[in-house]
Amino acid sequence: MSQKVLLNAKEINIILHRLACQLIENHNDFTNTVLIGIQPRGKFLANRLAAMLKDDYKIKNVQLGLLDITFFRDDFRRGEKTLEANTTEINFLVEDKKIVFIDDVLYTGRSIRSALTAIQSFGRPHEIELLTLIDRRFSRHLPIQPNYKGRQVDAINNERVKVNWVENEGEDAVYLVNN
Ligand SMILES: O=c1cc[nH]c(=O)[nH]1
Repeated sequence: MSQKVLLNAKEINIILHRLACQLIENHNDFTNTVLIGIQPRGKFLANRLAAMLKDDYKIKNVQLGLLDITFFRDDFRRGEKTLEANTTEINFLVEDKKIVFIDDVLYTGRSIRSALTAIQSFGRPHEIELLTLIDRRFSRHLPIQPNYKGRQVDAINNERVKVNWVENEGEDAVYLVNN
């Protein structure tokens, strides 16, 4: 196995500030907007962006939820392992709101398709956007594209993009891993 650094901590920090500013440009004071991190890996990016919007850009109304998609995946019956669900925490109404889904890597698009199904049980949002740190181009199985992206990456099928966060892995970094 070999791995190459795609983004270091400084580059990630710059990208997070850009993404936060792009969100503010489109969502102003976030009165009608909610952020939803897609479990499990989207929660780290979602927490970071929500904290940055509050602390660095003084947005008071940032509402952040977490959405588990485990049993909404189209392949959930295929695996041999018992699946473990993550937490869903949405303590606000999504009816008529603008939702921004947040995930770390956009690959086939199947996780986002599952998230679109899962969110239906919470109401009918006005619109849903997608923000991703890494957009793996040319890997999509579904017609799903991000509205906001940190970095576009061309990776081939036996390569994997690995996103590490200080809170979980002890460092902020993105690697391209070749198995
Ligand atoms: O390369 C990939 C694809 C999906 N999810 C990841 O975390 N990395």
